[in-house]
Formats: sequence, structure tokens, C-alpha cells
Amino acid sequence: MPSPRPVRAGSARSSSVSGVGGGNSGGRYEFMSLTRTPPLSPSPPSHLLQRQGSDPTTARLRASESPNRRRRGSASSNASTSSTGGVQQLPEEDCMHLNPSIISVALSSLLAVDLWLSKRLGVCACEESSWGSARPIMKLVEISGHGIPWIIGAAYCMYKSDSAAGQEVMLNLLMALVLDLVLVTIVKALVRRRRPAHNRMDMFATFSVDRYSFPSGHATRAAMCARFLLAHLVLAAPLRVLVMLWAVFVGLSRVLLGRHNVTDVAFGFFMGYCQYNLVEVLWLSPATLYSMMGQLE
Ligand SMILES: CC(C)=CCC/C(C)=C/CC/C(C)=C/COP(=O)(O)O
Repeated sequence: MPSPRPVRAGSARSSSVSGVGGGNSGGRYEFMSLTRTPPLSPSPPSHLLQRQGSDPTTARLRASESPNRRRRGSASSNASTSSTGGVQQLPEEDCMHLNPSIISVALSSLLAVDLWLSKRLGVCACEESSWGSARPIMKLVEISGHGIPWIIGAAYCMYKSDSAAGQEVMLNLLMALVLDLVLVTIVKALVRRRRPAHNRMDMFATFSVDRYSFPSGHATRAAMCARFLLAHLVLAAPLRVLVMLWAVFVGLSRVLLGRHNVTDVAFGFFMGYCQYNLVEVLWLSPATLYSMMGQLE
């Protein structure tokens, strides 16, 4: 935690650090890391003042930089001070470090809200949680969106279907489910976001990549399958509403069970929605299938 320290009016900074939360020159406070030895002189070297900045965010950002980067930054700052004979000008690169962009601040705020909200909503994360008694129902919803029942179900319907159109639809549903597994695995492996700390890893049939939470595979599958069923099955209106409610409930149950953060599920829904468009583009017609099989022979 940085500690505020009054700075003498005489040690004013140059205007090159404006916009970094630097206050006025009289009676303002500087933040100094407790892990650093304070300078002996009452007026610290100007390059130190400039680099640490009066903004605690900046101090934190700098503390998290790699040692190499810090060393490089410090060298360039020294150089800039000495080469301008006291007039301090930061290199372009350093100005960007000192000014966290609006996007990164917005992202950090979104992630902070996400973590806070997800923790509050994880009311079925264990039996002792406030809604712990609803956990078995949530786990049933979880199974209803799992890949294994969907793959087995689609294969069974394809086998049992006595019309070519029915077989075609079920074959494409199977292809969509496999595509979903592949895409979610790739994104999870790339992003590697850990599941929430309050999650209990007691899920049925998972891959090793399922220790990661972004995006929610259940949410992608629910969104994609719901779109698929609504587009290719002739369903009465109440059933269509039920399909949509099921998809929403699968996503919600991921957060209530503490399996995911809200953003994992939100992105999962978006990704599943887009995946359906891809399935439409890649649609396997019987003709395509026969020609593919012919090429294999
Ligand atoms: C036939 C075959 C290889 C099926 C694999 C199905 C399988 C194990 C899918 C994993 C489903 C799963 C646990 C996804 C994780 O979902 P999240 O919502 O927790 O990301």
C-alpha cells in the first residue's frame, strides 16, 4: 500500500506528466512505495518523482511490471532527465505506461464487477450456500446441457429416423455438437481463465481443458442447440418458449452453481449464437455426404 507523503512546493514536476492524476504543486501528496528505501535528501531526485507519479493506479501498474521492463524504463527516464538538463520529458513509450487507456480501465472495472456479481450469485455453489438445497436441481439442469447426452441423443435420433430429411437434420446437429466442443476447447485453452474460487470441481465427465471457465461450454451449447431446434423442428409455440427458457436457465445455473463468472456465460451465449451461423454455412447435405464418402473409397 503506498503511503502519502507531502511534497515540498519547490519540487514541482514538469507538465509532461499532466493527465496522470498529478495535482497542483502546493501542498499536494506524492505516493511512495513502502518497499523502497526513501531518499535521504528532502527533495528526491526529480526522475523518481516523475516515474512514480501521484496516481496510486500508476504506482500499482509499475509495481506489476517485469524487472526487465522496469530497468529499461528507469534507464530511459534517467537518460531523458540528463539529456534535457533538468527539463523532464518522458519518452512516448513511458507516457503510455503512465496513462492507462480508457479501454483497459473499463475492462478492469467490468472484470471487477463481474467477479463481485458472480460471487454474489453463486448461491448454489455448495450445500452450505444460501440456496444450497436447490443444488441438486441445478445439477440436473447442468446434465441437460452436457455434451454427452446431446451427442448420444442426436446419434440415436439419426439412427431411428425413417426419413432422409430427419437423418440430415440429426447428422448436422451431431456435426454442430462436435464443432462446439472443438471451438470451446480452443478458446478455453487460449484464454485460460480459472473457474471461480467458490466453484467445487465435481462436474460429471470433463476434459482437462474444462478446468478453465471462459467461455461456458454449457452456454455455447445451449444457445447453439436452441437456435438449431427452433430453426429445424416444427414446434408448437409453448414448446418454442420452453426451448428458449431452457437455454437461459442452463446459462443461469452455471453462475448459480459457481461454475462460471457472468461474463463466461454471456460470451458463451454470444459464441453459441454465432456458432449456429457457422453450422448453417457448413451444412452437410446428403449430396455432400455421399460425395465425401465417395472420395474416401
Ligand atoms: C463423445 C464425446 C467425446 C463426448 C465428450 C463430451 C464432453 C465430455 C463434453 C464436456 C462437457 C463439459 C463438461 C463442458 C464444460 O462446460 P462448462 O459450461 O463448465 O464450460
